[in-house]
Amino acid sequence: MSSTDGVIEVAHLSKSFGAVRAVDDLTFQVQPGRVTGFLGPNGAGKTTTLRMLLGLVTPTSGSATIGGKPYRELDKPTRTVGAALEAASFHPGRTALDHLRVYAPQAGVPDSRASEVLDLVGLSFAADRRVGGFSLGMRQRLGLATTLLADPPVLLLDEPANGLDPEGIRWLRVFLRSLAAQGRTVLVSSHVLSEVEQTVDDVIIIARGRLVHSSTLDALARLALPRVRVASPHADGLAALVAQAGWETAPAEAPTPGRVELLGVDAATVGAAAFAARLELSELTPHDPGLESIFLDLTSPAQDATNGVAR
Ligand SMILES: Nc1ncnc2c1ncn2[C@@H]1O[C@H](COP(=O)(O)OP(=O)(O)OP(=O)(O)O)[C@@H](O)[C@H]1O
Repeated sequence: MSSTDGVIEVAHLSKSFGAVRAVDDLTFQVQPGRVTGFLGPNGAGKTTTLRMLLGLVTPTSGSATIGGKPYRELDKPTRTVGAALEAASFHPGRTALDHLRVYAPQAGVPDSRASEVLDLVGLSFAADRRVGGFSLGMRQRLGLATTLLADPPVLLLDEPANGLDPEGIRWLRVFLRSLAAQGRTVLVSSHVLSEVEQTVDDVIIIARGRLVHSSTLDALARLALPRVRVASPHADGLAALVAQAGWETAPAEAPTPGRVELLGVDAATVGAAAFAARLELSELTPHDPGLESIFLDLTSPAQDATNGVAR
């Protein structure tokens, strides 16, 4: 195995459709053995990026490779990459097993693999039912089974949690984690962070075709730590109190003397310390932004000028 096996690499990737810049100078890497969330609001450019990775759309510029090669140059593409893009279309008259048997030759696997993958996704009970009568959740599972036919080390899944009920989402979480634990590269797109936050190790967040954040989920969660806004008419006294207590301050876009945002400390502790130091406070506001609000902030148009990328 080479060190690039299973690594997805997108470098300065752009795609314009006429005047629409769907993907704009996007650069990121996705590592094997991890589940990576590819996140962004509707229209951010996720599907277009996945389609470029699969050689279905030609980039305007830049590159998208899997294991160091563009999809079209892979020796055995279907054995390397399994992809489920958007809501897969199924022939409604076919049974689940027949559907998989139709795809088995393309994947280069024997018919017998069809029932194996149905079993993997917990759909054996519906093997002989027509797909036309399947619920959205069952269709999602069948789509996943199709991507697993050739047992590929790399999986690209576009919104696999879409339309699943909480039980289905819990099942998907466990399933994707087990695929990553086997050493596979699992890239999962979603427009809702909360849908995948208990599933992913890493996050790549895009908005309007651009990268706005790339890090581990833990690093993203640190941005969402509970915080306390503190203000005092005595700026020097406040600065001294913060320094003495060793509290961490959140970086401010426009630092203002006499006003700080403290991380990892609660309002009562700050109030007590100010009282002991005889420091007058004009504001003491606890604030718990939560991950979803950090995600919304990162992807809001106002953030274009200020976003950084952390790893
Ligand atoms: N074939 C196409 N022709 C013209 N415009 C396109 C085409 N495909 C995508 N776009 C545009 O590119 C932008 C990005 O779309 P894309 O489907 O990649 O976003 P997305 O992040 O996957 O969104 P969603 O979550 O809604 O699926 C959108 O403005 C979309 O309208």
